[in-house]
Amino acid sequence: MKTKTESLAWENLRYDLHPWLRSAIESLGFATMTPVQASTVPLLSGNKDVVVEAVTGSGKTLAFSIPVLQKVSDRIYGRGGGDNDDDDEDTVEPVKRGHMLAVILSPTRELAAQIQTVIDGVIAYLPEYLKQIKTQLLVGGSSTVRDDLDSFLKEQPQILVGTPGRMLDFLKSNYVKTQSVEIAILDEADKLLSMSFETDVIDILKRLPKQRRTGLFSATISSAGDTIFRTGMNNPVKVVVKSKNITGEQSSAPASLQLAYMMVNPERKLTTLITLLSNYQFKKAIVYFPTCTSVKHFYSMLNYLNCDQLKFHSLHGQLSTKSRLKTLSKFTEGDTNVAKHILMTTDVAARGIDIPDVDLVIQLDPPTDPSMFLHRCGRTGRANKVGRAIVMLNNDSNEEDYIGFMEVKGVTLLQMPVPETPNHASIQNKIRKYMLEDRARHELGVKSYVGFVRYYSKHVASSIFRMAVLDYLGVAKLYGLLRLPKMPESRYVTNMPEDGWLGEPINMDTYAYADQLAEKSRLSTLEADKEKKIQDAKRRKELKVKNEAWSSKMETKESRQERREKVKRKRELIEKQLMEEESGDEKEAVEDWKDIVRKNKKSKSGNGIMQGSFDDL
Ligand SMILES: Nc1ncnc2c1ncn2[C@@H]1O[C@H](COP(=O)(O)OP(=O)(O)OP(=O)(O)O)[C@@H](O)[C@H]1O
Repeated sequence: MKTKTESLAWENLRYDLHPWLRSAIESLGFATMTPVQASTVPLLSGNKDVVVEAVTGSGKTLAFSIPVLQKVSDRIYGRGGGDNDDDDEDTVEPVKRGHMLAVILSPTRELAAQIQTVIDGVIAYLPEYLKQIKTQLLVGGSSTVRDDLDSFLKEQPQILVGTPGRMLDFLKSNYVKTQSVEIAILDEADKLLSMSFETDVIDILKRLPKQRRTGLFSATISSAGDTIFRTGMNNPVKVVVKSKNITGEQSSAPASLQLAYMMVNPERKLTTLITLLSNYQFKKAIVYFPTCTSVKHFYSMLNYLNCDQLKFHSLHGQLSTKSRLKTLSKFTEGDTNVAKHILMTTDVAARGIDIPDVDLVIQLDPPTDPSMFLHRCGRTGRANKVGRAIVMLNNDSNEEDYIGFMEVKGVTLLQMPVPETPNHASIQNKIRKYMLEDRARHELGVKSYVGFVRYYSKHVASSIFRMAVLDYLGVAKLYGLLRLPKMPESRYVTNMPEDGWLGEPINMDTYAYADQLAEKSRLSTLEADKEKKIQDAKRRKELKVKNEAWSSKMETKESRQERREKVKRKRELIEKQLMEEESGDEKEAVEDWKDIVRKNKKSKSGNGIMQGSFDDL
């Protein structure tokens, strides 16, 4: 019987790859196939559409890149591979200018760039005597569509890799012809078919020939739902690759990945993070934060705290494509002999990113979308290398229920103790000092805090992450706030400190920006505001006097009105009495009435009420 490693030897692949491609893979040093490659490459290189769900780090990129390169080679070298006499001349057809053969889509720019690098890495082994295979990256932010077109028409790449928005803009050009596309790949397909990308992706697929091959890949494809059926696939084959956990059960996470959680007091999360990063043995870590603003805020704060031997890098969606890619390569190339490297990021770097040496992932909070949990954790424990992922959950809340919730999804997490943080108070003091040195820092902190509260409200598992139970004060302290901002959720704060101060109150008028220009502008606005306040107070005072006169007028008017009402009521009463007496002698009654009027007219001065009443008749 063959051992597992033997059966995964490349020579056992049930498909004849082009000789150059076979030797390129060998040269890359991949001794065996991964299970997802063994099952997917023959299907997609042949004539099958595929939907592939395989755990993170299982080699899905090569599982689609090999069939893409195989199809391109078939077309430009012929089935025989161009280096022997078996070439089927009929299949060799020059790719016309403006045409391409393969389209690969990915949800993020970083991932698209990484896929291009993987394919270029294989192409690098292409013998010189064969026609070149080229790739082109199509992502927004670093070039214009015009630049992309120029380079496309000049270089004539057969493989396009890009993000949906730019790819669609590019394909819409009259210079670009899609009739020759033989294969389309959707990497992180569930994300590409989610609301944010679906329209563009379906539009792109509709522009491609119907008889093309299509491959959908992700570690969490099940969450894509019914949109899968709109991708124009033809009888797709589903490939599922799970792993076995320590107890031998099927798991949605790779076996080499240790998953853990800890219940932490929110106020202590940053100190706990610093302690973990300082005490743990690791080379590179990725720490996930909830929002772009929180990455900026904590990045600046952690650099101020000057943690020994820790080198922080910040990556988020508000940065330009250029600086995002630059940060990623700095982190990737960071020398681990000099320092431990930590990438502080958001979900923008949760999917697909493959960085060697990442052996620790920490999540300050779980992601709002549970399927992102596996993607975040899966940045480590890749390709059978050991990795550890830790998620912090808030103490004194329902968040521990998240563990059972993930268990149902095939993800088992083990509890780990929270490390001692004896330096918590001193770190808090330093953070207060950091905040007081620059008003802008506090503003960023408040923005991050508010962003976090919004983020928390977006959790899909809202019965676990409950707004009414969140420890708002603890979170505000984690963000280093001096004072709690007023927001609708403040109604949930049961122990609201006086005026929202989280420590000693400070004078907000003298709380300055470190930036001189900003401070100058603040002071002049403050001065103008003060002047405006004085003027407003003056105006209010004048208005009050005016209003008082008016209101006393209103007073007399009102009492007159009241009196009229009273008289009216009395008159109605008398009339009613008269009406009752009327029954026997109408005439007499009328005379009586006139009598009363006369009598009362005579005694005008005698009874004020009666006088008033008859005046109004
Ligand atoms: N046959 C192989 N043998 C050994 N290593 C491999 C093999 N194929 C790919 N790898 C390596 O495995 C790592 C993970 O591969 P890849 O990035 O394709 O994973 P993935 O399944 O796409 O993960 P994710 O779901 O996170 O995107 C890469 O560093 C890659 O070089």
